[in-house]
Amino acid sequence: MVATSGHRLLAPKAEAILKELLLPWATVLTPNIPEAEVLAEMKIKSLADMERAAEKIVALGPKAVLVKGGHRTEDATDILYDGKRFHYCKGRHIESTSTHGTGCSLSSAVAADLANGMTLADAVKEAKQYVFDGIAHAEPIGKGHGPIHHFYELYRKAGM
Ligand SMILES: Nc1ncnc2c1ncn2[C@@H]1O[C@H](COP(=O)(O)OP(=O)(O)O)[C@@H](O)[C@H]1O
Ligand SMILES: Cc1ncc(COP(=O)(O)O)c(N)n1
Repeated sequence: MVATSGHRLLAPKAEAILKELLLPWATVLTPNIPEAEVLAEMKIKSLADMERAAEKIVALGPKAVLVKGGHRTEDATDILYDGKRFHYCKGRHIESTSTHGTGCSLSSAVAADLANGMTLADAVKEAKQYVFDGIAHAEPIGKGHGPIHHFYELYRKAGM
């Protein structure tokens, strides 16, 4: 809905349809902070605000929500809420321009891990580490924000 850059990726009408029709079917939703602000209709400045937004988003129908902290500067803590408890997925914030596609990579990794039979909490933990390694080992290519290193683990195993 809202890219890391702040760009709105969906028309307002489509946002309303997504919220009403698609969202109740989701196993897990992975909004970044600006997206969580739109969905929960509130400002998010702190971890406590991320928790409140998570509660409001789960009330819209999905089974769980991961409010991502990539926009935080003090750390990169994501908060997973399954309607019962909060799991803090703590992480260090890396100062980097190689953060394009972090959210898409994270949600794809979570989906793949769930398909492989992992629990949601384990899938999120593994996916977060995958994205962290991808940012930490990325080459700064192109102008502006570049991609993460999606294949870091394969390169490492191959001794590259
Ligand atoms: N600079 C960073 N350092 C460490 N982790 C980051 C950084 N930027 C994003 N992440 C992590 O990447 C994942 C995607 O988050 P985010 O960037 O908030 O999503 P989006 O790409 O949808 O804006 C989250 O797990 C977040 O914590
Ligand atoms: C067309 C399109 N789709 C998705 C993103 C999200 O990118 P990011 O993960 O950096 O927020 C984007 N910037 N543009």
